[in-house]
Amino acid sequence: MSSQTDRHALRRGLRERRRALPASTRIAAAEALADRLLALPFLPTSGLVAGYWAMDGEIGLHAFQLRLPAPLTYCLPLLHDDGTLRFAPWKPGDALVTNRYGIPEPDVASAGASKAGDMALIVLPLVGFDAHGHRLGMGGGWYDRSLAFRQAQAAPPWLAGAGFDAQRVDAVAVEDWDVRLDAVCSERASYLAEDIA
Ligand SMILES: Nc1nc2c(c(=O)[nH]1)N(C=O)[C@@H](CNc1ccc(C(=O)N[C@@H](CCC(=O)O)C(=O)O)cc1)CN2
Ligand SMILES: Nc1ncnc2c1ncn2[C@@H]1O[C@H](COP(=O)(O)OP(=O)(O)OP(=O)(O)O)[C@@H](O)[C@H]1O
Repeated sequence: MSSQTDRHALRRGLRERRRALPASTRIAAAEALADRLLALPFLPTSGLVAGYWAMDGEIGLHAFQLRLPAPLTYCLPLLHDDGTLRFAPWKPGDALVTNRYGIPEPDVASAGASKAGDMALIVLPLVGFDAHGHRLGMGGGWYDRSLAFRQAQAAPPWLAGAGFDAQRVDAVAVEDWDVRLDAVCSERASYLAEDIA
């Protein structure tokens, strides 16, 4: 089986597992996740923090957003027409529009929004992860294209994946373009990259 076929099958299985988690597990996990993200050794003290609008059973970031210290500004991703993500501040009550995947995003022009390099911290959604910070995403390459510069450049932005522990696998087969995360947080643990731990 090629590594691409591998990725497809793994993605399908993990998405099913993620959607199957019961509501009680999801609610408790989102709270525990917020504790872990807020305790990251590289949590910035000010600046822009990117989260995401959870969909398809992804672990929620609402508790994290509500508990974010005031000097940090919570942002959501916007799909920009060059194939990269942009980020704009969003708080409850602010207008949203639905993007091409049906995901809500702030109702602002993506061209004027912040680039990945302007962010202090990016919390990434994921379909699967391993303990070494390797991420399997939805397969659109959005985060990898937006963060390609992090292959040759140190943080910031700091990169933290967020997922249920049920999404952890022994090893995600890595591709050349995959950007390694500085940490992955689940409801159960924070998996820090070796150079940070
Ligand atoms: N919550 C969240 N927001 C996010 C991402 C994500 O993974 N989660 N993304 C991470 O990159 C970006 C969007 N990337 C995506 C890539 C592919 C599909 C996708 O394949 N969706 C459908 C099928 C396509 C369609 O409906 O047009 C699917 O569920 O199979 C969705 C989002 C930016 N925003
Ligand atoms: N830096 C890059 N430059 C150009 N193309 C890229 C880059 N990174 C990823 N891609 C393209 O994106 C496609 C999807 O990549 P991959 O399967 O790793 O996505 P993903 O990380 O799962 O998705 P997402 O980030 O949207 O959740 C790849 O086939 C690749 O062609």
